[in-house]
Amino acid sequence: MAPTSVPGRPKLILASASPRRLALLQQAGIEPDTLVPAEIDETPWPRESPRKLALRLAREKASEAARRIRDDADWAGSVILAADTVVCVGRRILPKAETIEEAAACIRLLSGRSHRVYTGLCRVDQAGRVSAKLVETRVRFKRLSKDEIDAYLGAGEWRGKAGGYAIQGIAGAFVVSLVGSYTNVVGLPLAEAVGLVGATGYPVTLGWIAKG
Ligand SMILES: Cc1cn([C@H]2C[C@H](O)[C@@H](COP(=O)(O)OP(=O)(O)OP(=O)(O)O)O2)c(=O)[nH]c1=O
Repeated sequence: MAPTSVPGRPKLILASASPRRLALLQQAGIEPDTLVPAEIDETPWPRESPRKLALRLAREKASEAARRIRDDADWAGSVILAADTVVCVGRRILPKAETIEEAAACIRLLSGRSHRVYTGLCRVDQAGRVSAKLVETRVRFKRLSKDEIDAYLGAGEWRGKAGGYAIQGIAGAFVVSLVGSYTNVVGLPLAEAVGLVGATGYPVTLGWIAKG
């Protein structure tokens, strides 16, 4: 897709297929010029920590998007933003649930205890300089009954979600405490993402002003 350039600001590429990440950016008044989802292998390395994994995958998504636009003059000098969200209990990294069995194992593990959610953010600026940031949130779920777990699994909201749940849906009712950024858990910590994009000279306040 050819960019509709806005004079005086760089073009912004969101390296993501996640509708939630797009919606969060839009919520902050930032409208990416295009989406370039980066298909990468997200398998953790042996003994890789959750923090390192989230940062590494965010960097890989950003550099894969940069590689894909490299030969397209329309997108030269664009700012790229990528993110990766990892859910863990201690050092144990939970999968992005693709089957009901995986989701069930995640939800049973999370029931009645605290876990951490890390999102790695990576931004490539107009000059190709890479900057990354890690954001951490601690979340505690109430103890879930078998009926609650079965109902949650039946609802299907876990599909494709790190840790087998989506805080922005039914699982919001499981949360008894949250320390840190809520938007980080949904997949894009907004204060930090807006900061990274704004540091490139991208006018991050214009959307808010325009909305009145
Ligand atoms: C914990 C949690 C995760 N998630 C989602 C955010 C991410 O989309 C997903 C984690 O997988 P990611 O690999 O971070 O992202 P993705 O594959 O969905 O999208 P892309 O790589 O194209 O940007 O889990 C929620 O939506 N709500 C939650 O509460």
